[in-house]
Amino acid sequence: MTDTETPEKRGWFRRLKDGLARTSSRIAEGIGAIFTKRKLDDATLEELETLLIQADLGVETAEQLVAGLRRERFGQEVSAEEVREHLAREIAKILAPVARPLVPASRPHVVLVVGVNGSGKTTTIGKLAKNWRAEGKRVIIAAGDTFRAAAVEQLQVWGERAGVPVVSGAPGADAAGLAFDALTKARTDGADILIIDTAGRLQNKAGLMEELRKVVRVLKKLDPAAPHDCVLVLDATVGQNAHQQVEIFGDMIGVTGLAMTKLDGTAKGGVVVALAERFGLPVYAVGVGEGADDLRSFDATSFARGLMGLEAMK
Ligand SMILES: Nc1nc2c(ncn2[C@@H]2O[C@H](COP(=O)(O)OP(=O)(O)OP(=O)(O)O)[C@@H](O)[C@H]2O)c(=O)[nH]1
Repeated sequence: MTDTETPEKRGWFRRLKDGLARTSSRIAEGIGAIFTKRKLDDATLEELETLLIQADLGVETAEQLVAGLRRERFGQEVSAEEVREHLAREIAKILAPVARPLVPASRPHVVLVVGVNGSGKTTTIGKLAKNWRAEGKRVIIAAGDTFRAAAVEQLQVWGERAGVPVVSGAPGADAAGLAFDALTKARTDGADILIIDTAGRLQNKAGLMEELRKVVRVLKKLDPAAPHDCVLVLDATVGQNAHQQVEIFGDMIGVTGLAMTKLDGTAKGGVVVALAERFGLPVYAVGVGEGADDLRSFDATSFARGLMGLEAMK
């Protein structure tokens, strides 16, 4: 049995594929409608380009994908299946450089998690903690969105479930102070990873920027290399708005990688490809549901095939 055929991996591919169904059915149906016994000509290629742009893959990526297909097959009869296979291969090539897992390299490895409220930050932190715990790593979570009692409670629930301590402060406590205490504890306890939740009130951009920068400044007092990673959690249902969020948080604090959530709730899953092409930031994880097992590291081929509604590679 090859690595790609393990039952565990198959199970995840099925969930990923099902999660991407809204996006992939739109793409597959569109391609099916365009390529019914038709030669690959200018008109079909233009229709395909429009379809890919509508699926949020981005204008440049759509142009590039269509140009590749034109080079290889112009004037020939192609089936919808062949087009999907071709696109999946090319999309996998675009995604391969960004499919990098978050590998803790320092001890404690400090991961700051940022993103707008509701993007799935809390859930993603819970899932990451659980996955790392399952690998035998010692994890601590800091509930840094101190103004939102619900976020703190939710993290505590995830923490209890995963057997991970959650450091929290009084409501409204200084987030930077909490981060300092959490890193001190992580060092004392010999933790491998400290995950820090942060506020996501984008309505008050200046205040948020100040808060996040202060957290970083304070962490650096204890470890000049911290935070070792800054993960931006993006809700895939926002589609093209995700670009703006990468820019905003990138300017505010510097983003080292992305986690894409809620791919199951949208037909805009193609945005992952557009982001990869535009920013080249690693995609550490993708989420396709609310459950603990619905977040995994990102695999370029699986994602590309899921996006095209194709089965896993044999
Ligand atoms: N369908 C689906 N729902 C998700 C996914 N990830 C998170 N959610 C849900 O999205 C909602 C918001 O997630 P939270 O984790 O609370 O988001 P947050 O960014 O921490 O938001 P605040 O707590 O409001 O700051 C919750 O109901 C989650 O269960 C996902 O991959 N798929």
